[in-house]
Order: sequence, then C-alpha cells, then structure tokens
Amino acid sequence: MSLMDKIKDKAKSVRKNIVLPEGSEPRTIEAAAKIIEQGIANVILLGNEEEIKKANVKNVDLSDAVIIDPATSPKLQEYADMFYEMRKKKGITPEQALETTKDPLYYAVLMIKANDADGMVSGAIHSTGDTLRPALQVIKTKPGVPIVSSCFIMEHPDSKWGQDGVMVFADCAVNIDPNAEELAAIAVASADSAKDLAGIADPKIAMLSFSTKNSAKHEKVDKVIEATKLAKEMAPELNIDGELQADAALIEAVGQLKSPGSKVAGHANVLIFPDIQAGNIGYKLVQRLGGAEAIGPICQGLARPVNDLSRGCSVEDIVSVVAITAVQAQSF
Ligand SMILES: CC(C)(COP(=O)(O)OP(=O)(O)OC[C@H]1O[C@@H](n2cnc3c(N)ncnc32)[C@H](O)[C@@H]1OP(=O)(O)O)[C@@H](O)C(=O)NCCC(=O)NCCS
Ligand SMILES: CC(=O)OP(=O)(O)O
Repeated sequence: MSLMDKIKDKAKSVRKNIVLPEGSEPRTIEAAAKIIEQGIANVILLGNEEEIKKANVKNVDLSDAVIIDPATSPKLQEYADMFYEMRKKKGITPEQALETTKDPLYYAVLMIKANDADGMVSGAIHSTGDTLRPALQVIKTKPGVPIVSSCFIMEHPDSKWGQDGVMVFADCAVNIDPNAEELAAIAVASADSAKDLAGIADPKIAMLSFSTKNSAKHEKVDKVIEATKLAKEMAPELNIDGELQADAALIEAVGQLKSPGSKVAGHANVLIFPDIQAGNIGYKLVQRLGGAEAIGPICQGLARPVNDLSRGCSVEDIVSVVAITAVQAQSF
C-alpha cells in the first residue's frame, strides 16, 4: 500500500470537515467530488453557486458538498466581528473587517477559528503568500513553536532513496531566508512531519549547503553550521548532520568520504534547504526531472491545519493534500 493510500485510509477513519475556498476552480470542483465519493472528508466549497455551475465541470456530483457564498452567508457578520476583535490593534475598522471577511480565503480561516471547519486547502489559483497570510494572521502558530514553515513529502519511484522512496524536503515554500534559529526550528518541525505524516520512523536530517564540513568558507555556510548546532540542542534525540552537500547527504560512498562516521551522510531522508531559493528549485527539479510525486506544501507549526497547493497541481494533488489536512486535524 502506498504512503498516500495509508494517509487516505486514516483520513476516511476520522472524516473531518475541510473547507476549499477556491470553490469555482475546476480542479478543485473535480477534487471535491472525488474526496466526497471516496469518503476522505466532508467538503465545504466556498463560492457563488452560479459561478460553481458556470465552471462547467462535467459529471461531478456535488450534492453532498456544503456550498457557502461568504458574501451572503448568515455567519458573515459574526466572523467579521471576530476578525475585527483579533485585528483591531493593527488598525483595521469594522467596515474593513467586514469587507475582508467576504474574501473566501479569510472566510475559510475564520470558519476554522470558529470551529465550523477542521482545516483548509487552497492555492490552485492563489499564490502561497495570498493563501497563507490569512492563516498567519488568524490561526497563528501553535504554542511553543517559533515559526510556521512548510515541507513537501517526496515519493520517488526508486525505493533506494529515503525510506522506501519517501523523503521530506523543507522549507520550499514559506520562509524566504530563514536565519540560523529559524532554520533549526524548520529542521525540528520537519522531523515531526517525517514521523507523523510521512511514516519515516527514524528521520535522518541533513542540513544542506554547498559545503561539507568546512570544505568552503562563507557566511551562508556559517548559517547552516550554526543552525545544525542549534537544532541538535533543541532536539538532542534526533539524528542531524550538517553542513552537508546533497551528494554527501544521499550517496553512501560520498557521505562517508566527506563526513566520515556520520549516521546521516549517505542515508538522509529529511533534507533541510538553506533558503527558499534552493528549496523551491530543488523540489521542483526532483519532481519534474526526477519523476517524484511532490505532496504539499504542507504547513508545519500552525495552530490548526491550513495547507497550500502549487498552482501547477493536479486534481489528485488536491485530493492528497486534503487527506493530509484531515489527518493533521485529528491531532488538534
Ligand atoms: C508567507 C509570507 C506570505 C508571509 O509574509 P507577509 O505576507 O509579508 O506577511 P507579513 O510579514 O506581513 O506577516 C503577516 C503576519 O504573519 C506573521 N508571519 C509571517 N511569516 C510568519 C512565519 N513564517 N511564521 C509565523 N508567523 C509569520 C507575521 O508575524 C504577521 O503577523 P501579524 O500580522 O499578526 O503581526 C511570506 O513569508 C512569503 O511571501 N513567503 C514566500 C511565499 C512564496 O512565494 N513561496 C514560493 C512558492 S510556494
Ligand atoms: C509551492 C509552489 O511553488 O507553489 P507555486 O507553484 O504555486 O508557486
């Protein structure tokens, strides 16, 4: 059974309410119908019913989806009041709060905040920034977690990589240029995602760089060295090594040559990229040239589950991310 099939089975057993704010987007409509048909989650589609019909997706049965138009919803004022209370210190007026709440992305996170939904998935037509900003403002970070970050579960057809082809890559989508403390927090959060979502029992975390163990000297290398030290202090029980080049992280012979005795080098199953440029380019190359399935970006550290999609996502990608969101919702 593939990892995604296991995650879908878990989602079916908890049957959470997942809100999809891009309700009139054709791939989202098709995914909603599949999610309902397969019993992966209950679906709330946001949008105007006429626009959803106009999207003209043939042969989909949305009779069991809840469809809500934020602009005319009886809950609009209640959510707007909640948003105003949360954001008035930032200078917004009640009128601005009402207008913002009509935006489906804000309405969706306010539904979660009000316990009217368990999680949200968006990003098929919105950028990551537009998808995550409402969640960062309304849902916020879990207590004790310094930052929200993201990871991808990468499922490669060749089982020699990671654990039976499964690896975790981070942060490829949220934090643009994390400092050493933030990079350490991303590594620790990614180890949790590896265990809880990707089924990687023994995460081996490589802190990636263009240098292995001081082979190059640069402030960008120093950041990764410092992040490795901090991550080890934050989670001494984890197997973390750095700084490592990608070949040292993945290939046993190179790893043992460049970082002799390391338990991670040559066996890494969690790759922590030094910044979003490396991470976003890296995951897309492994996906498109390497033929891996890229599931995510999955948010780590939010107080309730909200997940993004790549705008290049397929219907099946949306189904997968909804299943992951439902499984994450189980632990809140
Ligand atoms: C995620 C992102 C949009 C947040 O930045 P932003 O929109 O400029 O948001 P701001 O800095 O104005 O912050 C908005 C709120 O989110 C909080 N926030 C921002 N980043 C955060 C993080 N990583 N963790 C926790 N909170 C965060 C801020 O503290 C702020 O809270 P407040 O308004 O209650 O004070 C930004 O980091 C970003 O654009 N990342 C790259 C996304 C991207 O293009 N990815 C590539 C494709 S996947
Ligand atoms: C994760 C990501 O890169 O998203 P997009 O392709 O939508 O920019």
